[in-house]
Amino acid sequence: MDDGVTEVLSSVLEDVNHAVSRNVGGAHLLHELLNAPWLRALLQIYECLLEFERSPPTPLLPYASELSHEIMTAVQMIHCPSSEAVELHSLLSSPHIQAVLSSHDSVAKSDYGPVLPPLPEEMPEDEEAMRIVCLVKNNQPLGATIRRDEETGAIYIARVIHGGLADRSGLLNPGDLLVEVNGNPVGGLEPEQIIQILINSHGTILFKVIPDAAQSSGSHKSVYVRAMVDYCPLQDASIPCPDAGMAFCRGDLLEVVDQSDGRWWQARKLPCSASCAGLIPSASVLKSKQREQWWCQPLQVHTCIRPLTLGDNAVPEDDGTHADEKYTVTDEAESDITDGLYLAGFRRSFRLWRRTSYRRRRQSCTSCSPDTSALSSPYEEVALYQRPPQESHRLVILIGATRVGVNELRKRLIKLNPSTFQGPVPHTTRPIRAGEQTGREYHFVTKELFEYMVCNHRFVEYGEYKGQLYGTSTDAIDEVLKRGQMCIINAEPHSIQPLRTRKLKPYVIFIKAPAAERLRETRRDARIATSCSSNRAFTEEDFVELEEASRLTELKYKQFFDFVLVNDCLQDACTQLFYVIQEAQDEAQWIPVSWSLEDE
Ligand SMILES: Nc1ncnc2c1ncn2[C@@H]1O[C@H](COP(=O)(O)OP(=O)(O)OP(=O)(O)O)[C@@H](O)[C@H]1O
Repeated sequence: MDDGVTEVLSSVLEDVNHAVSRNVGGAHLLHELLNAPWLRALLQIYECLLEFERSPPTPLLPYASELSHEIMTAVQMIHCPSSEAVELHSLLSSPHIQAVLSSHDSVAKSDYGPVLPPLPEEMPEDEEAMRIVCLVKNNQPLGATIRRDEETGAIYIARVIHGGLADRSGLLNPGDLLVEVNGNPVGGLEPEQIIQILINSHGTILFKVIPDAAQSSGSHKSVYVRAMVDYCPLQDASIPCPDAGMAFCRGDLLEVVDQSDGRWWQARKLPCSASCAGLIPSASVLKSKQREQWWCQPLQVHTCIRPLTLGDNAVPEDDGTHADEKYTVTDEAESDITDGLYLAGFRRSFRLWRRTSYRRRRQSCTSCSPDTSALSSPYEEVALYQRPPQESHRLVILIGATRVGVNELRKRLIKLNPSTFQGPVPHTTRPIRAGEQTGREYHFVTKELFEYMVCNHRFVEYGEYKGQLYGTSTDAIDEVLKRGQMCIINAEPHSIQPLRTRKLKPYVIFIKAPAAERLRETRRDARIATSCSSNRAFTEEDFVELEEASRLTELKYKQFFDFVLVNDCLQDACTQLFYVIQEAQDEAQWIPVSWSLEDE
């Protein structure tokens, strides 16, 4: 109808405009207008409206729903019903038709609101504050919890869950005194008895409440946090209402919609799927739980938090020859020069240093788990951040189990566009060789300078391999960023924490191993670097080790990951990495609030 009228009106305008633009005489224009089909259509609409005003349509009967039941009973009584009768019965009994008929009857009877009991003639003073709330029960939870005042036995609304049925009514608030439920006085009852009344009631539920005068306006400002721990309400005996609880995992983004209760907050998981919020423990409750858990644990030596000291990774002397010296040719070949382009940080010795140091640490700390730390904060407040174009790029950190393909992906990305993507040039104490330049393959420094830099916390990572020191410095990262390039580093998971600074605003991508079958299929022809002279194929043991390491790294550090990229097909993974990094730099992302504050 709307579309039709719009069409008629636009054709009116079109015709009039047309006539005016042609500059025809008045009588001719009038003749044309009176003959126009749109004018007849408008007159017909006008007549319909007049007719509607004279005798508005009335429902033929206001009891269509009852009638349908009568018909269904009649059909049921037929001994051998025809197929039409059976179809009619099935149509009428469908919930949708029943709902339409019931709505029709409500409209026909103009029955739009609940019938409230008449107010008593003489109302006592306090009755003025009484509020009657009628909620229509559907399959959603009511979205409110109650508490009993142990001294007076009075029942109060404890909390109203955001987005739930009670909240959307806008008529029930925390602190309201509950007087009656469906005509049953509730004062002195146990909360369980009241819940039973609610369970037993069908259709509408009528609450009589005395609103809390001190009730705040209820407008709460949302706070966004990243969960740094896992939580399951069904395993938490202290939650006031497990059904209203919301489970979450480390790394989940949560919108905390209500923090008015110091112990139990209300939150939604982002991206928002549920309109109704759930109960989560407040930061202080979670912290005390963490502390309890921590104290209950048997004493463990957490070697993983021991700072790496020089010599930690010293490999026992083998034949006394340095790998770099022994495999010079392979080192050069594998490393860094393609089409006259130098890629720093891909040399065999540097990568083997990382692998040996990683293995050693992993073996020494399999029992440690970051979420058991009593010191870590259970929620990290986050805010959406859009990098201003004049600000340097965010540092991109690739994390992954050894041999998952982190180096391969990083190398391919840099080769793809070396003017945009770069890696930091590592530092080493090994002597410079013919053809090398300091600042290109490595920053060649003395052992004293290296140690000085270690003492001044200038390294993101460092260690020793076959008697020489290697490391990635923050200065080298800065150099890349200052040139306006995107700095892509490959770091060990334990190095994420010190890199999480306002200045670097790291974006962490976890490179994950694909499913077992695909891992073996895709790496069939791949070669892996070893400390022996030649590269070799993956063995079944390598695959098992890689899968386990990938699983453990994800389990332990997932709260720090901004993106998880499965390295299945190399080409696809590389393309995806390219787009993810672009997005990380150019689109709004959640970062810790502390990174977006003016002063660190
Ligand atoms: N998606 C893939 N498909 C096939 N081969 C791959 C894929 N990803 C990596 N590889 C190959 O697997 C081998 C190991 O990869 P890479 O050297 O990048 O591992 P890494 O994670 O950097 O390990 P490390 O730090 O120990 O060197 C390389 O030969 C690489 O070409």
